[in-house]
Amino acid sequence: MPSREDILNAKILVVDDSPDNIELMEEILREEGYTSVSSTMLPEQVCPLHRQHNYDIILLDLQMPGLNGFQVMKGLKEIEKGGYLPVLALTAQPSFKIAALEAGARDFISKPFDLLEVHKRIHNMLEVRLLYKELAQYSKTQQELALHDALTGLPNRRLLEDRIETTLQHASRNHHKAAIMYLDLDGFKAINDTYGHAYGDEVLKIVAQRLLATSRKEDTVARLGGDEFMVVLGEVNSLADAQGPAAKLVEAVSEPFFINDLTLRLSTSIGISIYPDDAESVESLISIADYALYEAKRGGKNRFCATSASPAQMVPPPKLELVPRRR
Ligand SMILES: Nc1nc2c(ncn2[C@@H]2O[C@H](COP(=O)(O)OP(=O)(O)OP(=O)(O)O)[C@@H](O)[C@H]2O)c(=O)[nH]1
Repeated sequence: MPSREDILNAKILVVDDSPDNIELMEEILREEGYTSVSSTMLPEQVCPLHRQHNYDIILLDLQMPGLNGFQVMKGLKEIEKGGYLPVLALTAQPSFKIAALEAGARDFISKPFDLLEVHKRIHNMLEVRLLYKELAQYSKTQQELALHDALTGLPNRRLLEDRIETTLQHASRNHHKAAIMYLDLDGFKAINDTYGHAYGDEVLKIVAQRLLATSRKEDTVARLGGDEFMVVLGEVNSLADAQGPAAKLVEAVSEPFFINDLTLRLSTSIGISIYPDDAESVESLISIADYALYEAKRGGKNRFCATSASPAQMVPPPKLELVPRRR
């Protein structure tokens, strides 16, 4: 539930064509302790202002010259795509009350104002509004979590498959190719076994950062789980275009790691598949890249391999070194 402080700090807009009414309402709200109250006498300003400030509640007079409150609500509906209009209608006309609710207002206050009614209705509406925002934020966070790996923050397999699908569609439309690079760290199990799982986790986080730093903004870098990652390149013209980036990834992982006073050296193997040369479906491209990865491991690790090319000899075979770091 939102706290009393959250409610008093909510953003409020008062809309009325009468300066006296605005002054009265602002005074009522300030005396109650509301800290963020603004107002306008220009109904045509309500939508632009709401777009800019995203008010928690709009106290809207229904009868105004020019645009009336009903027309303002129509405009607000286009901004509030979720369908929740944060409007509390102010009206002296009993017949307008139901019409206002039907037009999307959440509640109404009758004029002349009854102070207790004003306070209760504003408080109740803000409570619901803030709860609605909390829920929307929670649901967004949950969706993000469901699509990302908790340890590294990288997209997980589910999001990755979506991204590959989009990359392939884009490549097909633009007569380009795309490259799938399947990475598996070499000898990672020994790091866990020697230094523990938490240490291994730190290594995985740094690897993720290095892969991101080595890739272009438009590439997808994902973690499949364990010590397996994937990098997807769009707008590739041939396998040769993927070999440079693959070499950079191998090199980035082979840079020394400094964790907990230890200098650690590590390497990765990479299998590459190319769309549409090797396959056209996400699943087949992943399994061909997996096969190429197996070839890279078999060929001595610390290298990349594409099934259509012979394994590239990159740098000397991997050797896991654990050297105490000098202070
Ligand atoms: N620290 C940590 N380890 C994990 C996590 N998920 C899986 N692992 C471990 O990662 C290791 C993966 O090892 P493998 O890829 O099978 O073996 P490897 O030693 O890398 O061998 P090669 O791939 O043949 O070089 C296993 O020991 C898993 O237990 C994780 O989230 N954190």
